[in-house]
Amino acid sequence: MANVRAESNIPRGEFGFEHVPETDQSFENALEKARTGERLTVADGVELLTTGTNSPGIDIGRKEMVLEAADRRREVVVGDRVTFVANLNNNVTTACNTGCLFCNFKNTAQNFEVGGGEHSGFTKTPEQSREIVADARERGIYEVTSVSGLHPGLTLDDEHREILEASDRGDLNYKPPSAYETDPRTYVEHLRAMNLPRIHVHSMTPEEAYHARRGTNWGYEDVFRKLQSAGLASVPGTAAEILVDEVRRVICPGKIDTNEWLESMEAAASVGLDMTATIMYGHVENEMHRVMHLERVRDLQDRTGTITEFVPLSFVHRNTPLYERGMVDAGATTHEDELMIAVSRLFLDNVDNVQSSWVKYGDAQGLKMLSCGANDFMGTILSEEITKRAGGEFGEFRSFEEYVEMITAIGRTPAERSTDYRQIRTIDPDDSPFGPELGPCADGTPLLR
Ligand SMILES: C[S@@+](CC[C@H](N)C(=O)[O-])C[C@H]1O[C@@H](n2cnc3c(N)ncnc32)[C@H](O)[C@@H]1O
Ligand SMILES: Nc1c(NC[C@H](O)[C@H](O)[C@H](O)CO)[nH]c(=O)[nH]c1=O
Ligand SMILES: N[C@@H](Cc1ccc(O)cc1)C(=O)O
Ligand code: SF4
Repeated sequence: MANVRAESNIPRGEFGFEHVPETDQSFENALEKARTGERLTVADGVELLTTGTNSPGIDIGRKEMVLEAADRRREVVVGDRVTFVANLNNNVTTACNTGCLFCNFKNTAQNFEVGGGEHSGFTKTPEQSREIVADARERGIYEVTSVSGLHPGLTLDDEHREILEASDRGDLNYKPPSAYETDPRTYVEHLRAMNLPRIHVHSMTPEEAYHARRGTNWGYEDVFRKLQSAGLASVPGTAAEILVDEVRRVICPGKIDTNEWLESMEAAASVGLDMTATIMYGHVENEMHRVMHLERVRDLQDRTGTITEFVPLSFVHRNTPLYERGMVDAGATTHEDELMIAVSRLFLDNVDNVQSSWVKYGDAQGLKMLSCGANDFMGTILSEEITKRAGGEFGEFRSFEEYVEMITAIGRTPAERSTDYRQIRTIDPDDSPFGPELGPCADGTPLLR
């Protein structure tokens, strides 16, 4: 298969980036280091991700060698089990004015105002969220993942609202809740509402944490402590996108910068919260940016040790401003996706779990990723808005039955996990029903759609 080459979808030379995939390393040396488990440099990572920078495109034979090295490493680090979690996504609001060019989850916040325009979005009350979580809990779910738009009326708590009310600064992305058709309430109220007994609330991305302290002199630690006492248990490491500012300036100029994202995550870690980390790739960035991002995540994990899993999120381009404005033609190719999973496994020698997102890759490719370095296959989620609105078509629910069947079909061992991976229950494929069993109401009864 050597010398068969495939094009990548990476735009070259269009955005005038300072960082480009050029190195003094050779592919062979980098591969050798990857195989022996020596810590990789950024140059090594770039060689592996590009299958050698000395010629364009992806060399298919070399790609297979990288995938194999990653698959072996996965086996050494976490063994043969493929984990998944019984969870639910509950997004609170889609109102957001941040304007990220890769996002079609958001709806213009002005349209949510009393007498505002048409919109297809939503703002849920804490009471509605509580009911949604309570129903899912009855069915056996024990984790709720909640990420939302940065609604201008949303504040940390009443004290935060009073500070923003009293401020005459016009740059705080704030409007009084009374201006809106549905009062967005406060982060604390939403967390309290979702925090039912023994439910793990996974919420408050670094971008949301920034929103929850805007216009105050509170540190991130103070904010995360307050959120924690309202029920927050761990933080989703989204809003990371690509942690290189020259890329952020193109795709999300309204978002916090790399340092702010890292500061927020470190603060969450310092108050004792676990977190995930992500990369959203396959748009305008190149391989150098992808590996610089991995290095920033690895450094953060060296400092904190609190990252439970790494989730590569492949950009879904269809309904996004980046695509509609002609800034990108497509997302990552399948070869790029596989290499992203593999190099994440090889580069992040201090993060145990790499997730394959079936929402992004679909079932067949999602399963393939489990032999490219990934070991976790996400969760049941029950509902999905972010990928669906961007044009993704891989569904919103995976039952334990489907999980067990799919994972067994590739010769691996299915296992239910808690959000923090501290509990992992191996499932015997000959002993149905398969659960869930780890949650407060998880008595083994199947989760039906
Ligand atoms: C939609 S935001 C919601 C939370 C919050 N507004 C924030 O930005 O942190 C969550 C994440 O979804 C991911 N996302 C959004 N649009 C996407 C797309 N078209 N393809 C892949 N991932 C996407 C991004 O990584 C983003 O940080
Ligand atoms: N990869 C995606 C996730 N991952 C989140 C996990 O399923 C889970 O919440 C986390 O592992 C903590 O236990 N969630 C999505 O909504 N969409 C994805 O693409
Ligand atoms: N919900 C996010 C992904 C995500 C959320 C939480 C995580 O811990 C990891 C990933 C999306 O659909 O893109
Ligand atoms: S990614 Fe988050 S912050 Fe950016 S526009 Fe979408 S919802 Fe808003």
